[in-house]
Amino acid sequence: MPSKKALVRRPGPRIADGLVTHLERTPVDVDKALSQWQGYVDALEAHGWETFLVEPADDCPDAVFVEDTVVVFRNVALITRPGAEQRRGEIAGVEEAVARLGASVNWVWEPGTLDGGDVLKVGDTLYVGRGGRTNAAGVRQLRAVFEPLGAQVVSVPVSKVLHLKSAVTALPDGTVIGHEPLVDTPSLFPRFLPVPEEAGAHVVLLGGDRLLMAESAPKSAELFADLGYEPVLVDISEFEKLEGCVTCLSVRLRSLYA
Ligand SMILES: NC(=O)NCCC[C@H](N)C(=O)O
Repeated sequence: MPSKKALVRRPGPRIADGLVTHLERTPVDVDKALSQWQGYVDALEAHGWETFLVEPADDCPDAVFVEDTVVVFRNVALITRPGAEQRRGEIAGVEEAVARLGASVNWVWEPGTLDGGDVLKVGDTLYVGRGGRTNAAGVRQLRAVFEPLGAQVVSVPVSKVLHLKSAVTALPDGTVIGHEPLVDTPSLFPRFLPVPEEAGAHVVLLGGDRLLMAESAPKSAELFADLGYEPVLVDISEFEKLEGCVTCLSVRLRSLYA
């Protein structure tokens, strides 16, 4: 059975100062964010995921969005160079965490920028969003690291949301799901299912038929249940105010040898 390990990082005291790009800023309740984060971690653990805490980076308001700092394919972790300069201080702790777990570590170098939220894995295909945070050099470096390992890298324009995975993720059968008004080019995906809510486009595959998703997408949850999946709902409202979603709060590691 593949190991189910997930990296998470506790939200820091400055979380309310996190970046907002496509949303208007609204106040974030720091205590509520912490308890919602704990609920998210509990949901991962309740479904068999062993969680590993990445060293806090309390000077970085967005550090809780740990997904953006690393992309893992097979046993190789690519440490990103986040597109937002103020997030670059987040990577040191993640580097250490993935190395400790047995990954072979690679880095994105200047002038490349890449956010993990821009990389969607569907089987051996890595869709990469070329948008506000990931540039062409970052896409090229992703390709250079993972194509020799058997990945096929497909680049996808992203202009309407922060990251590719703010627009689309995928169901366990590989069907890509997205809220159509926010997806630049749905025809790039071999199977695309439109969902009725923006947050309904974000699922974390917990294993089997179970999908971790935000409480703020009840109609999409109903759609997935009707398709034979089991939605597991969590309240992440404080993270949504900062353009975060369920995917960005963890990095799941399934293929490390450690
Ligand atoms: N992968 C993600 O969806 N990350 C969300 C990052 C939100 C954070 N406020 C940012 O703008 O970088």
